[in-house]
Parts: sequence; structure tokens; C-alpha cells
Amino acid sequence: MPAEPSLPNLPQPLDPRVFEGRQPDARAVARRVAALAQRRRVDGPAEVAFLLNAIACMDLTTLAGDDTPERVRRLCARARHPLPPALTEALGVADLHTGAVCVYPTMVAPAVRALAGTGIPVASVATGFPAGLMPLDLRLAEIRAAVGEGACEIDVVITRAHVLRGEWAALHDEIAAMRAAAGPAHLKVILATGDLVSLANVHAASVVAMQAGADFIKTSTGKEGVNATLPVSLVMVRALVEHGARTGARVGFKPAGGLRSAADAIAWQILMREEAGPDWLRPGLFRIGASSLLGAIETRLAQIVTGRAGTPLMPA
Ligand SMILES: O=C[C@H](O)COP(=O)(O)O
Repeated sequence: MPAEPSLPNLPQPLDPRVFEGRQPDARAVARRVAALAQRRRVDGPAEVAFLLNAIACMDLTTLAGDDTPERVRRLCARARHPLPPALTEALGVADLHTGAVCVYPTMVAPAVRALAGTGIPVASVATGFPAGLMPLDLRLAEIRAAVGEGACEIDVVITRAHVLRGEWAALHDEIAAMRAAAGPAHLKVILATGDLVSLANVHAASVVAMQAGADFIKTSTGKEGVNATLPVSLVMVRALVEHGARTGARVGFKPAGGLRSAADAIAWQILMREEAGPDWLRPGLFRIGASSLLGAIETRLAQIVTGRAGTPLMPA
């Protein structure tokens, strides 16, 4: 068993022994989350470093029914230059861009065109996002269509009923089929944890997704009643650390949905650093899915640079 997992995560057969009978202790999880909160008080250069890393690890997202190619092009321009020039100059940063842009399948083509030559990947949601309640062949066809348009990352949703009914083989086979349909694209498996009722279900679904070949496990669509929380994130990150110890494979983590403040950006990075290790805090292994976090980070960085809370660095 390698000490440091470093291999890509290849699909394996379902092994329910890894999760059956495992019941994460909700009180212990809450205690650990509270303890991690004590480590979040960072300031000065450390805070700036966390905030810039949050941008580098961000899947800058628009997933709205009224999305247009124009909106997506504006989002891509923001992904290429996430901060105003005066702020990047004051911070002394160069070549900063977001980890990816995340859109619906029909918006992949304009995003790919807008990001050509930048190296910024386009991620597409698929599989009947956000509910996933479409026939499997149509969900797989949607994955293939998004990859065909140029998406190199695919964010899929699972059938929550498989989890709620304990249909682990069906869940494994569904995700394995999605893994195969995605071909060379990275597969992020959204568990929609707000729908899964218990931490035991979150743990089991995380393990099944990884056994089926997920490159990332992701908390939420942003559309559930409850989206990313620190307790479910802790359970998921511990599951991926254990998976790495068991298999040697590295699986990334993507909290998404409801992350809106600079404090959120830091809290999830602290959790990742303390539970998985500092090496996980890079775009290949950690992403934050967010539609409105970037503005909050910009505001906080401007406050730090000017030393005046609430004072914009640039004229409006
Ligand atoms: O995958 C990303 C989420 O859909 C974004 O959720 P949000 O709009 O709450 O930031």
C-alpha cells in the first residue's frame, strides 16, 4: 500500500464491505468541524495566499435557465482575468486564472471558443442536471454530446433513489457507465448530499462513486435545499483519504453550492489541508464550484490591499 496515493482512480468492482456498517458519528464530526474552525483565523499573507488559491481552484459557474452565449463569454473573460489589473499588480500576482468554467452542455461551445489557447478547461454538467431523472441512455448521450462539444470535465448527478434505497450495485453501474461515456474527460460525481438524509449515506455514496472510477467527488448541484456543508465535506474528504490509502489512487474533492464568502473559501481549504494534506490544495485535486464567490474574494483582497474595509480599490 503506497504511503502517498498518486495513481489515477480507475474503476473497480463494487466492494460494499468498505462502507457497509459504517456509521459516521455525527457528534464527532461536529466536534472536528468546530476544531477546524479554530484554525481558520488567518490574516496577512496567509489569507491572501488562501484567497488567490481559491480563485485558482474555482470552477467559475453559471447554471441558470436564462444563460446565453454572451453571458458565458463574459464569464470566460472573468475566468481569464479574475481580478482587476490594479489589484493583481498590487498583489504582485501574474498568470492568475480560475480552475475551470462550468456551464450547461449547450453553453460548452461558446465557452470553448472563448477560452481557446488559455489552457482553462471547460466543465459541463450533464446527466439531466440537477435532478438526473432521465433514462440512462439519454444521460449517457448527454455526456458524450458535451465531450463532443469540447468539455474536458463532466459534472454528473447520481440517482439519489439508488442511495435512499440502498441500491449500491445500481449506483455503481450507473456511475461506471458515466465514467465510460466521459472517455478522456475528467468525471466529477455530484452526490447531492442535501438529498441523502444521513452521513452514512454520504459516506457510502462517496465510496461507491470512487469504486466506479470518479476523478472527483462533489457535494452538491447548488440547486438542493441544503448544499455544501462542512460536516458532509468532512465525511467525503475522509472517505477519499481512506480510498487513497486502500488503492493508491487520488480522488479530488469539489465542494459546491452556497459557497459565497471569502470566509467560506478559507474554511473549505483548511478542512482539505488538515484532513488530506497541503498537497491536495491544487486544481488537479481540489475545486470550489461557485457562481458568486469570486466577487466576495475580490472585495476582501481589495480591503486587504487598501487596508480599508469596504473601500473599493478601483472606482466603480
Ligand atoms: O457547481 C456549482 C454550483 O452549481 C454553484 O452553486 P452556487 O450558485 O450556489 O454557487
